[in-house]
Amino acid sequence: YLWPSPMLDELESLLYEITPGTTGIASFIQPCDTFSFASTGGSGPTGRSNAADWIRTAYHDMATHNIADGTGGLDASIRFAEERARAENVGDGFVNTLNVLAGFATRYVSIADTLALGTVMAVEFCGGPQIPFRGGRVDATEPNLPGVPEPEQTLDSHIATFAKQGFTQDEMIGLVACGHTFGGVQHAPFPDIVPELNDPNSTESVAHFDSTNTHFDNNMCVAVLYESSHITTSVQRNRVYFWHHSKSTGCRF
Ligand code: HEM
Repeated sequence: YLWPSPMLDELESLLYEITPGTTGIASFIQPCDTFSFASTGGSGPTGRSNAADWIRTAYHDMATHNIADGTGGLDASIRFAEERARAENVGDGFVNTLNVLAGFATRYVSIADTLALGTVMAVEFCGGPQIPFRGGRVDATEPNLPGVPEPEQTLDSHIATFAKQGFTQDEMIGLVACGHTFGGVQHAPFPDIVPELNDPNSTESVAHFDSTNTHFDNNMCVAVLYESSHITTSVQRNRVYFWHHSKSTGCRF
């Protein structure tokens, strides 16, 4: 650490100088079911949460990484409409995330760093572990090549995609299981997986991965093992078979 470092000072302030009731990053994920997307009302029991949107956004942004040639990665390329228009990036959670987090970027802090910071904070503040954080990511100047896994693809294809991103099979399972401890599948982008739920507690018809969808825990795995996940019981389970990846390898988290 070389003093002074305006970047580290700003990141440290965003991460640690949290005053209840202020407008810092934390205020958008505390309580953990906060959802503030203006275009969908953002209030009431929508079934969605900023925390889930932020975590999914960070993964979709980094999933373009190709470990072989060093391209892609967590570089905020998801902010380009061309990247978001791809089938692998269906849904409005990315715009929701950028609307909030990109606003914390400055001349010293990149948008990519705010995406990483938002994810670290969402996981930690909502029951998960403290994740070591480093700053200094550089924002992409153009969209990256595609690379996000999709639910219809085969297990072999997912293993290959995660390997391209630099992950082992164990890491893939850990990431999918831990990522999906938050949120769920929405009707709007996935009408053939999730029907209209007509649920007053999930007005955007989100079929949650487990019943504690704004809290980091292993209930998603428990739900899969006992087949009580909303997803596996109520929708076409063969199209969301990544749950079965976790099942076959024992949900190690
Ligand atoms: C084989 C890999 C994966 C597949 C096929 C997959 C697929 C999906 C699908 C179809 C959804 C529903 C999205 C929506 O309705 O808007 C979803 C949601 C989500 N995914 Fe994944 N995912 C994968 C890996 C991951 C990883 C590695 C993470 C994070 C580490 C992650 C985090 C999330 C989160 C947080 C949500 C909930 C979003 C929300 O409720 O707003 N996913 N995923």
